[in-house]
Amino acid sequence: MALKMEKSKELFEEAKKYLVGGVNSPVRYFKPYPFFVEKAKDCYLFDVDGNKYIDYCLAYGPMVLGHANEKIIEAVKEQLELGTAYGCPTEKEIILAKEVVKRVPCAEIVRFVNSGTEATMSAIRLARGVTGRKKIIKFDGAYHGAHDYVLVKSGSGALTHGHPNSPGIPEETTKNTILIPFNDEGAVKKAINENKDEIACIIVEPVMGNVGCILPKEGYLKFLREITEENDILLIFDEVITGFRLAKGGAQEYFGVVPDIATLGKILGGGFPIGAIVGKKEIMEQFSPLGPIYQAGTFNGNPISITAGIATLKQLDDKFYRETSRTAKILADTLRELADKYNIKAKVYNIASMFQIYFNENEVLNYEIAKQSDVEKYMKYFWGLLERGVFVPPSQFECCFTSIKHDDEVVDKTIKAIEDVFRGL
Ligand SMILES: Cc1ncc(COP(=O)(O)O)c(CN[C@@H](CN)CCC(=O)O)c1O
Repeated sequence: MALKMEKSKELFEEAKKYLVGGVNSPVRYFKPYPFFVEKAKDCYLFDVDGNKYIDYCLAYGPMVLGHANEKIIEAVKEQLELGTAYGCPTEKEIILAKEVVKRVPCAEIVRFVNSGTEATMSAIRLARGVTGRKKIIKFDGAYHGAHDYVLVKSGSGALTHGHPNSPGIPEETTKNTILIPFNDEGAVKKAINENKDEIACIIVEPVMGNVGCILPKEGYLKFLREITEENDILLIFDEVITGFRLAKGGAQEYFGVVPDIATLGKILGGGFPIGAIVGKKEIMEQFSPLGPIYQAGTFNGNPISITAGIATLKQLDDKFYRETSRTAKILADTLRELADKYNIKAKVYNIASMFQIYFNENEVLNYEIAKQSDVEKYMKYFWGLLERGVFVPPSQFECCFTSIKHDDEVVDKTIKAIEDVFRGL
């Protein structure tokens, strides 16, 4: 069943002349060439060759209300007429910050930025500045954005394209980044004991969404909270994926573990660029202009992203969480059942509206195990679904998401496509 992709192929050849790899983010690149999108609506993407895809990538997370959500568009259209960047504070920033503080347990005060990368970069600087310590702990395979402190053994596109350790970062920078496996309490204890009083923070994705979908072991996040408190280490939850997704208050609400600082993004911007650092007042107020730790940005808190964020959070009601979790669970359970039915060695993980299949016979508890997955088989699965009108992320090391627009009819169509693909896998 070959997919009609002539126009995408043509655009890709043209794109490669002017854009590195023909894309503006490596995760969007896959061989022989990606499809180019013409438009999107609800849970669908429409490409330039007239193909329609049920979208489980959701632009790598933000589009949980579906594409071209009417209320977001209406609110942003109104704001556009009022201006898009003022270089001055606005009331809307207070409104969104209040909504974030209301939802996110660790959030006493907020700083908006424009991406998750900026958020984690600023959060780590804050932790180092507040503690006066240099070292940080991150986990093998975690992805916290594309900045120097964290592009070591990182996931997402860095892992997919084979460069988890990016060249171009001075050893002087990365020597302060301690890497340990996720879900391994002994490794945390050892790293802390070997670097006594030198560690500023532990930064963790509470659910690792950048090596697929790796769940924390029972009690593991609570353990991280306790051991960081005991050692005056700040705990940072990178909730760029999990924030507002696992629950209204993200992973910290879902697991009942409250970090000192959290970083947010994706969903918070409703499809527009955004990031945020949130945390305890006494820590956050070390940021300029109150404190000495500099953090700034031309479009920080810009009225467009803020307006979209307000319109988004208003729609994340109980029905949203119930429904997106329900459909993701159906898909995850069905993937498991069909893998068994067709004797396919696979593990499937799901939490709230996140899920992913690993073509791997072992329980995927960390990056090392995830890396042993059969990525060739995953890409066969990817192409098989794409040819049947279902778009999952083109990488074993990304995560699938449901939106409120993935209803039972859409789920049924997806299941039929999955079974069809599994027959020939
Ligand atoms: C947990 C976590 N923390 C930080 C980031 C960086 O956020 P951005 O700078 O891409 O807004 C991300 C970004 N996620 C990837 C995909 N998993 C973004 C996709 C891309 O790079 O194009 C993240 O997942």
